[in-house]
Amino acid sequence: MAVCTVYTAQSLNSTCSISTHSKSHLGFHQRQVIFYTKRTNKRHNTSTTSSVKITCSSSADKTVVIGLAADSGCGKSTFMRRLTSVFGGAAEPPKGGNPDSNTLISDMTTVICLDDYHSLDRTGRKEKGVTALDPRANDFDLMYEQVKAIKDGVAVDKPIYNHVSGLLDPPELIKPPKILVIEGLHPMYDERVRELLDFSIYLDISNEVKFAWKIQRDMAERGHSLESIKASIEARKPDFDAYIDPQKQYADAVIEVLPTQLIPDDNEGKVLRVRLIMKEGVKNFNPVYLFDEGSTISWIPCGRKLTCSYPGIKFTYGPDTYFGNEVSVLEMDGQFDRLDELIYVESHLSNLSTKFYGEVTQQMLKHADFPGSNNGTGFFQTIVGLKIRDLYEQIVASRAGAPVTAAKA
Ligand SMILES: Nc1ncnc2c1ncn2[C@@H]1O[C@H](COP(=O)(O)OP(=O)(O)OP(=O)(O)O)[C@@H](O)[C@H]1O
Ligand SMILES: O=C(CO)[C@H](O)[C@H](O)COP(=O)(O)O
Repeated sequence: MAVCTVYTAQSLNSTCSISTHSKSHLGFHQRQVIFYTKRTNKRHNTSTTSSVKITCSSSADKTVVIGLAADSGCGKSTFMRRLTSVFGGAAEPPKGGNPDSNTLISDMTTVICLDDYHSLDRTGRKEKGVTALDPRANDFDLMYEQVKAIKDGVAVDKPIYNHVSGLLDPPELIKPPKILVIEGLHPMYDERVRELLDFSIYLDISNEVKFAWKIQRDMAERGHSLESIKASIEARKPDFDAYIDPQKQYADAVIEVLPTQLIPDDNEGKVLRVRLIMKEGVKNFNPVYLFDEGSTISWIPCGRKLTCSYPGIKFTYGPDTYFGNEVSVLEMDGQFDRLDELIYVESHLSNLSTKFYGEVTQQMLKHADFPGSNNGTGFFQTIVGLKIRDLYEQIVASRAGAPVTAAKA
């Protein structure tokens, strides 16, 4: 792939300007680049041909790509709602599009669900005897090409996997957003896709907790029987262990959700121990810390400033290793009684990337009705959302003033 550099009005002090036009072809919306030079009054016109594709994007506007991996029913949608809220504005399906679209668009973000890259529909998977978690049921070449195209500023026609019918529906147009979130089973599975990620998160829900959440949702909301939920979890487990779980080694942040250690032999699964595992040395990401960076801390904040009913709340923080990488781990075991008192905990944490005092607490109060708002799942998801906003702003700031690049493929 050849890369040529075009200087914009910004970088050459108003000596030239650039405009782009989209052309639909083979599912990609390629761009024709028309390059005007004011000084000579000449017009250079380069266009796409059958053998050469020219794409053009300002590097300052280039899409930042975030990956969120987790098994089904592990809280990805809830996390996405918290994340998009941090950027302001509500996320909605594409207007006038397929009502069963899995995509969510807000002013700053577009969230695409990687289920849309299933290459086998429900019947196809059944016939071949593979689950949706099996790489053979997914088109990683197309996933890579399209995520790369979006990152390069090119709109794509992305397929839609219809969860209602189990079929692959006609594609929908995805325009390059400021921030693209790819969420689903395999955002870090394919090395090429992984390389495109500016930041990656893995939601690691322990089997006990996953089971409790699945029962709660699939029995109450979807009318499934306890036996069928158990059978579905068991059937997916080998492929989950083989293809989904290993992705956590690549994640920049992992939110691990486990049963509490505050209640001996707890088997209710209501009180959770949540660990935020943050990789050290990730560009534009400084791990959050409690009291003193790098120290090992244990803190029970219950008392005059924080109301705690049984079994209380315990925080721990410290350095560790995770799949051979240096990490910082912030852990919260227990749950909050009063969300407004969270400000007390927030004020003891540093590197939160908030824009004002109490922003984490404000976000938590705003979404008090979301699952996990009284424990570490909601708290850490909100913190990761703020860290992603900060990462995005740092990337944009570092790109400002860079020349526009046109990539020829
Ligand atoms: N933090 C949480 N605390 C308690 N329950 C939760 C939490 N997050 C999610 N759940 C439960 O899990 C269910 C699934 O959550 P969510 O829809 O966010 O997951 P998902 O990964 O997007 O699922 P899917 O991929 O199947 O659409 C919710 O209905 C809720 O019952
Ligand atoms: O693991 C999943 C990701 O959400 C789904 O089970 C997968 O997409 C298959 O979908 P369906 O349940 O519609 O057959």
